[in-house]
Amino acid sequence: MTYHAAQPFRVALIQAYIELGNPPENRSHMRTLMEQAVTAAQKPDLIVLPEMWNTGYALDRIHELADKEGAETREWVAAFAATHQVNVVAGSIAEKKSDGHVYNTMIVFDRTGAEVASYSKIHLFRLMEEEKYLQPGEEKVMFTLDGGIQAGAAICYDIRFPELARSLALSGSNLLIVPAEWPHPRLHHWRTLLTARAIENQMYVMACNRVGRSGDTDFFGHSLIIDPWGEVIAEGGEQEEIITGTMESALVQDVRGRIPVFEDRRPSLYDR
Ligand SMILES: O=C(O)CCC(=O)C(=O)O
Repeated sequence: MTYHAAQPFRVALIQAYIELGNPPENRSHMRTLMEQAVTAAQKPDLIVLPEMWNTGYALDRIHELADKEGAETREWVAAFAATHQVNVVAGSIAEKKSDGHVYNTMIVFDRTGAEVASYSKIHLFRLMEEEKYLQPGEEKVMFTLDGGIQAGAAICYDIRFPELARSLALSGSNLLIVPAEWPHPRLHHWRTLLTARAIENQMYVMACNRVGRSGDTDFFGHSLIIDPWGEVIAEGGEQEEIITGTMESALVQDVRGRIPVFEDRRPSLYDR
């Protein structure tokens, strides 16, 4: 299927509960929610899952729980995408790569079930000791969906680094996709940072957060779809739900034309 700028692109964010350290249960739960998304009255063009949905933050057991080379996830999500002819950003998973390290990895499938990208989180979150258990990715990643949507990848803590989103926008992204496990009490940071990334880069931001309690941490949901003018198109509550919204790429060009931020930049004056 080829995307035309005038055509709306429907997105469904799966704001799910994640069971700590239980990949089989999480896989089955995620599949149930994805089935709900594709059988809704308006079928989505893209499904997005939250961060580390296979294991949650069971970091002390992550080497034993992580999906070996992402094989399990790749197999069933690719089949789901092809069966339902839907693009899927399979959130991120704990993936044990062939180098023996575990990464926090986003995997993207198109409507044929072909893998179009994989991105491992480049900024590891010290507050949750990610850096002690996980290996950071080493590259930014962009991918194209339906031949016309230029998406950039960011995972959770990555949104605190405006350089990443700006670099993706400068490379041509008109959409930032953000799987997350972002907890209370930082809802204000979540909303503000995502909105800022949308406004400053004049791009859509689609952020899928998990819900529910894990240990003594409460994850608040509030998944967001924000347009390039910074308007919130859809926002989740604090319970499990599927949040839907539509992207219209023409709006990106419209906003960039109205306030020509990219033309007005003075990169030679910025230190780094
Ligand atoms: O930056 C934050 O406040 C939350 C980040 C986070 O929870 C994560 O990256 O997993």
